[in-house]
This record gives sequence, C-alpha cells and structure tokens, in this order.
Amino acid sequence: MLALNKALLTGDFSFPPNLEAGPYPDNLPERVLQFGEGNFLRAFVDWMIHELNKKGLFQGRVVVVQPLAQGLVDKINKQDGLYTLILRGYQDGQMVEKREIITSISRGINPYEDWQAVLRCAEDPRIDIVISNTTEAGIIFDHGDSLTAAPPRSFPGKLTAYLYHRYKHFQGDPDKGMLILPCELIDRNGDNLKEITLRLAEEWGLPGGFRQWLKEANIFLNTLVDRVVPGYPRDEAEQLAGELGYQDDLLDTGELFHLWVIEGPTHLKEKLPFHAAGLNVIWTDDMTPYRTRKVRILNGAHTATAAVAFLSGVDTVREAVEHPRLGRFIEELIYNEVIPATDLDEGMLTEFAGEVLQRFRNPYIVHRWQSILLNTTSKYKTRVLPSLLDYVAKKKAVPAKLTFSLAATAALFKDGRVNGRQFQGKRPQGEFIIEDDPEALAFWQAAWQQYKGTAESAREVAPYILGNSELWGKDLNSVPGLAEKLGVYLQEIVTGGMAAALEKVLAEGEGA
Ligand SMILES: NC(=O)c1ccc[n+]([C@@H]2O[C@H](COP(=O)([O-])OP(=O)(O)OC[C@H]3O[C@@H](n4cnc5c(N)ncnc54)[C@H](O)[C@@H]3O)[C@@H](O)[C@H]2O)c1
Ligand SMILES: O=P(O)(O)OC[C@@H](O)[C@@H](O)[C@H](O)[C@H](O)CO
Repeated sequence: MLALNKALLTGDFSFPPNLEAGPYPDNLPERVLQFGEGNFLRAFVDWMIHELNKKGLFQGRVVVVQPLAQGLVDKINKQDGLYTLILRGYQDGQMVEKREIITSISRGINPYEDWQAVLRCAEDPRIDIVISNTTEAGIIFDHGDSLTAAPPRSFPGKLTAYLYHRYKHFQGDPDKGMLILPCELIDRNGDNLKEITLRLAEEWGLPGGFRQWLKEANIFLNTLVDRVVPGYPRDEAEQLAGELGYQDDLLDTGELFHLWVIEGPTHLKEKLPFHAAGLNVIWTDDMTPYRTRKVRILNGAHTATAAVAFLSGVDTVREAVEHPRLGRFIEELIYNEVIPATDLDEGMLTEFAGEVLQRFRNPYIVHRWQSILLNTTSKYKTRVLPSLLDYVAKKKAVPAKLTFSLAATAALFKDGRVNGRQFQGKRPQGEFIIEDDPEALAFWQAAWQQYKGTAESAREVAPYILGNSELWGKDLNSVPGLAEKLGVYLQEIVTGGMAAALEKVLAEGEGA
C-alpha cells in the first residue's frame, strides 16, 4: 500500500471524496518552533495553524522538536510532516466526521541526534513563536541540567539554551524575543515555564543582560487547552487505511469540540488570528475560572472514575457514561460533589458539566480508561483532591464518590508487579499494565503491605495512604472522617469486588 507523503499529495493519487487533501505548502516559511510531537498537539495547535494557513491568515509552518530521545520525528519526516486527522462529534445536533490531511508541520528534529538543527532555528528571525506540550512531567526544574549538553536534558533546559543562542545571535535585540505558549495542563503553565528558565539562566551563570532580555523581550502566556484526543486509532487503523487508500503511521483522532483559553493582551490576537478563522480560542485577562471548571469537572471526572470503571471491566469513557451504575456514579460525582465544592457560578458549572457529559457520550470517540490512568496518582492529587478538600471545608462532611474513587485507585495497585514505570496488575478480565511514577508505585505497594488478608486489615491501609503528606501536600488523616470512610470503601472493594462496592456507594446517596 502507498504511504502518505509529499509525493502522494502532489501526485495524481485520487484521494477519497470524504477526505480533505489540500496542496502541499512548499512556499510557506517556518514560523513556529514546537516542543512535542504527540497526538494532542498534532490534533490541536497544528490543526489550528493548518486552518489559519488554509484561510491565508498565518502563512507559516511548524518545526517540531522531539522532547525525548524516543519519539515520532522519524515517522514525521518519513511522511514529510503530513498526517491524517479525523475529528468526530456533534455539530448542530448532527454527528459529523471530518477527515483531513494536515500540512502545517514542515519537519521534525530529534535534538538527541542533531541539537545544532534546533539552534539554527534560533537564528531564523521568522521563527518567533514557541509552542509546547511535554505532559505535566515536562515543565520541571532539573537541577543537574546543563547548557553545554547537546541537548540539555529537560524541556525548560532546551528552551533556555535555545533562547540564549537566539540572544547571542541577535546581540540582545529586544525585537527578537519569542511569543511562548505552553499547552501543558499545569496551573499557570507560562508563568511556571518562565520562572524555571530564569532559574536555569541564573544557575548556569548566564549574563544579566540575557536574563533581562529573557524577562522583557519574551512573552510567556498562560494557556488552557481542551479537546479530547484519543490519538492513534489502533482498533480502526486497518479499516481506515483501506478507506483512505494509503498507509498513515501518524493517524490521529479527536473530538470536534475544541477550546483554547489564552491569558494575555488582546493585541496579540493579531499575531495568531484564530478568531478570524472561526476557531474557539478565547483571549482573557484571567484564565483561572476556565481552568478550575475544566480540570475539576472534565479531567476530575475522568480521573475519579477511571479506576472504578476499569476495575468494573468497562474499558472506555463512553461505555461508562452509558452504563447504568457507572453513569450514575459519574453524574452524582460531578453534580453532587464537584460542583457544590467549587467556588464558581453554579449555573455556569452545571451548563459546562452537561456539555462535558455530552462529549463523553460521543459514540465515535474511543477514549480508554487505561490511557487516562497514565500517572493517575499525581492526577488524583491535582484534579480530584482539591474538590474533595473543598467539599469537606464547605459541607463539613466527607464526599462519598470522591473518596470512593481514591479507594478504587488504591485497589488498582493492590496485586501486581512493578517494573520501572510499569505496574502489571490483575482484574477479573485479565492482566493489565498501567504506567505511573516509580515513587507512586512504590508507595501503593507499601500501602498494601498493611493488608494482612483480613477484612479488618483492609481498613488499616487507609491511614497509611492518607498519611503520605509528601505526595498529597498534607497529612490527609487530619481530614475528619476521611480515614474511616476510605477504610470502609477499601474493605468493601477488597472483600466484595468493585461491582458490589459500587452498588453500595450509590445506595448511600439514595438515603441522603
Ligand atoms: N490527549 C488528550 O485528549 C489531551 C487533551 C488535552 C490535553 N492533553 C495533554 O497533553 C499531554 C500530551 O498528550 P498526548 O495525547 O499528546 O500524549 P502523547 O503521548 O502523544 O505525547 C506526549 C508528548 O510529551 C512528551 N513528553 C513525555 N514525557 C516528557 C518529559 N518527561 N519531558 C519532556 N517531554 C515529555 C513526549 O515526547 C511527547 O512529545 C497530556 O499529558 C495532557 O496533559 C491531552
Ligand atoms: O491527557 P491526560 O492524560 O493528562 O488526561 C486524560 C484526560 O483527562 C484528558 O486527556 C482530557 O481528555 C483532556 O484534557 C480534554 O481536554
């Protein structure tokens, strides 16, 4: 079968009529440097730039830098930056599917093989935008990172070295700063990234002039992204290749819904005129409410339900929202616990929750709990725990479902083996692998050592879990009633299984 690449796009191959396959934009200069080549950026920012280019509103392409030694840039280069994006969702009450070949990526660079190629981009005055998505693990201060490493180890290290090269090349010209838009789902991603680059500049002993240029000539924006992107459709890939008529190793799938909230001065809109292309991009002077509602309701519901659903043998988000008991669990968790805990307009939160549940029901999006469970321990802390603690503070009671979800998360790691970042566990449907931080995996293993096989001892795992103040940010045993409730749920899951325990927690709500 023919492979997707520039020759295919520019030749006389006849693409299927339901696929948009535009011209190859040879003539457009590179204008964006992007750290990250994952599914999300390709289905979101690179798609948006493609949309701008189609309307003649940006006229530029994206150079992709692979943040880790292993990644997709070889495939990206083999396909001349091209890939097929399939977006599916409801539009005006109708189910719509859009298939398109995205042409905004010019090439990929593996900095572990050619760091100089990245630095050469710093010398190009036309490249003045940086985009990133290196997961929540990417924006970190790496104490041992080095300016002279080729490349520096961390993403902020690479960015600092890149900016220093640019500063030197243009002799500190204040007009040669970059507009930097991180997409990582951490709070105030732009502010954090800026602070880390400044710390690195100081740690590396870089001149004061550079630090000033870094601060004043570059603009770091806080942003919040929203689009469900399950990525490569492995179950459908073969069928899709048949329908498309070519092989695409970079196939990507996502929902139609998209929202990018950017906190920054509105005059910058003109540099990236997403609004003019009809894209759902909001410029605001305060992104906090957007972030809180999204992280608590959408990501919170994902993380809080993932272990419950997965251990019930239900593998995808849609199957869970449509499941009689899991569907009720998700709704009650959102409407009875997360929303009442959150200090934002209730009407706005309720409307958003309705839209999110509708998005979860999208029949064409296969979003697996197993992928949502990646790094679930730290996600519980940032996406679920704040709702639980705020609920306790406001209602003076422990929320059942948010606590049950912690018990389910713990239960996921009860029986199994750890190998580096991988946990190989067991559920009634068979063995599974979940990835998490090795420290988190060691913590769960230590917690289950408190369990001695008796129903009573399952309860004793609770104070151990809650007592890890380094993980949770405080000793959660200080939350009145939490250890007891968590202990009861752990005992119920361990002795009766997930389905029976779920029945019980749902029945609790009925009497309330
Ligand atoms: N997939 C979605 O639905 C979705 C939606 C919104 C936001 N996001 C966010 O985007 C992130 C990436 O999602 P994806 O679907 O593109 O995943 P992916 O696995 O396809 O891509 C992950 C990217 O992050 C990089 N990366 C991973 N660990 C890193 C580290 N320690 N340091 C530097 N770079 C690192 C990888 O090199 C790769 O470029 C997620 O963590 C999530 O927070 C995803
Ligand atoms: O991508 P993760 O692994 O950080 O989180 C899993 C999901 O909650 C997430 O991908 C959402 O679908 C996404 O944030 C929607 O915008």
